[in-house]
Amino acid sequence: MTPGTADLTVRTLGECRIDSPLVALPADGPTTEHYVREDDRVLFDDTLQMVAARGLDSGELPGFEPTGPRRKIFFQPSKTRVGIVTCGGLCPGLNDVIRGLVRELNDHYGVKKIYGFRNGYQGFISKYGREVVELTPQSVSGINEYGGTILGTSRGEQDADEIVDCLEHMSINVLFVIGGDGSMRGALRIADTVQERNLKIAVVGVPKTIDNDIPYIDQSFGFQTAFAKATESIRGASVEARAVPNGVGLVHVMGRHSGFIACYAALANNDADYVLIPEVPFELDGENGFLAHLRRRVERRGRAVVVAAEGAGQEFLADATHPGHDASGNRRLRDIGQFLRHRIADHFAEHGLEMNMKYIDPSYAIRSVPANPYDSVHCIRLAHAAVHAAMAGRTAMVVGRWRGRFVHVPISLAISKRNQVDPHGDLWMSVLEATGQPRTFG
Ligand SMILES: Nc1ncnc2c1ncn2[C@@H]1O[C@H](COP(=O)(O)OP(=O)(O)OP(=O)(O)O)[C@@H](O)[C@H]1O
Ligand SMILES: O=P(O)(O)OC[C@H]1O[C@](O)(CO)[C@@H](O)[C@@H]1O
Ligand SMILES: [Mg+2]
Repeated sequence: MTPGTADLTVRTLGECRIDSPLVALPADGPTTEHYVREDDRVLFDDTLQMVAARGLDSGELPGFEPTGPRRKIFFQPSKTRVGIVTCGGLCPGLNDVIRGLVRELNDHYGVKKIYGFRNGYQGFISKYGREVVELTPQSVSGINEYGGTILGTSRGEQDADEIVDCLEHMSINVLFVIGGDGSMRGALRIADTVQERNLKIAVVGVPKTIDNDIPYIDQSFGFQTAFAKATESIRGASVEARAVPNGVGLVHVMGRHSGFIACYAALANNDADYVLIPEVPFELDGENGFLAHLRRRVERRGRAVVVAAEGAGQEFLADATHPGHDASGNRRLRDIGQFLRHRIADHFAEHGLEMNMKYIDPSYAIRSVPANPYDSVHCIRLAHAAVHAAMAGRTAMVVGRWRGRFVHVPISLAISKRNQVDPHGDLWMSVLEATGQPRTFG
């Protein structure tokens, strides 16, 4: 269902009565294509068709709150105590966001009490014995040069009541959660528990995912760095495949349920002949199946490069022992890379054809690197936006970019579905154009 105004409305802790120390910045900002006033909205729809389908007057069209400093804020900066936590898998730019939050809070709002909770949501639960670290501009200096997160991370569900007990005990007023869809589900539970207890604690998320699977956000931070890194493997596979008779380069990249990394990395150097993603099922066998298609292409051109996202073709592995779930309840996937590697080799052997396979799985190497300059810029802007939102008492929301503008997105909306490659959309069409692979196999 297309979201309406109620779905886009962000929760607030109460009226903003305190003058923002950044008052000069938003003072008389005119509404331009780059800047919108507090009472303005960034429209949800961006085509005439979408607007017409609403059948609404222009003033009633749904839109997101723009990010940015408010003239009046909710929290008194000198008394504000802030917590920061990073959860879920690694992603380039986590340290950039931590540093951006600390610098903005300290330098512009004068917030001095900033605490880092270690190893994700475990950091709030006493039985894990994780130390809480004080974060200062000095302690976060230069951390953006490194991959990973200085706070550490974890998977595994923790009780929201216990987390809020900890926040209360430490008199935390603002909690920033940097994490993926699971982390945001956890953040919403925390915000709901805070509300049930009638507390005034803002919970603001900065969505993190190399898979780019969080919806209502143009692109998540770290994604660009991750797919750029994956292109190196595709280039390597391509060079190797060219150097040998009937070379097949097979690259297996991350992407649990969404094939964005595979699509973007493949498009970036335009060397791939086939891209296999979870969103587009394919047949392996038969004259029009993937294997026969690949064989004919290798026979014709002497080589081919295949890029497979980890979530692709899981149905072929249904008979294998189920690898279970991770600590957070995410289904572990079976290894489609190794499966294809063997099936391709068998298929060529059955047809009596020589084939030289070069298999590359860059695995964690694409997400453990520092952010590239584009992602670093994205991270710092998200961090600034998150601080402005939290200081103005916004809660149960994440910051993101929608159609090029930075906006506040209610967490409920950000976890309402998964962002996936649309098999009928223009991205997949570009992949089909670039690779020359058929729309369907089989
Ligand atoms: N439905 C949920 N309710 C409460 N907490 C949750 C929920 N799902 C996940 N979490 C918690 O959020 C944290 C991170 O979740 P998860 O491991 O799924 O990673 P993620 O944030 O989705 O990131 P990514 O998928 O990119 O690695 C874990 O501590 C997990 O227990
Ligand atoms: O091995 P881990 O740390 O659980 O993470 C693996 C998963 O994390 C992601 O990188 C991000 O969700 C997925 O693409 C991948 O399946
Ligand atoms: Mg997740």
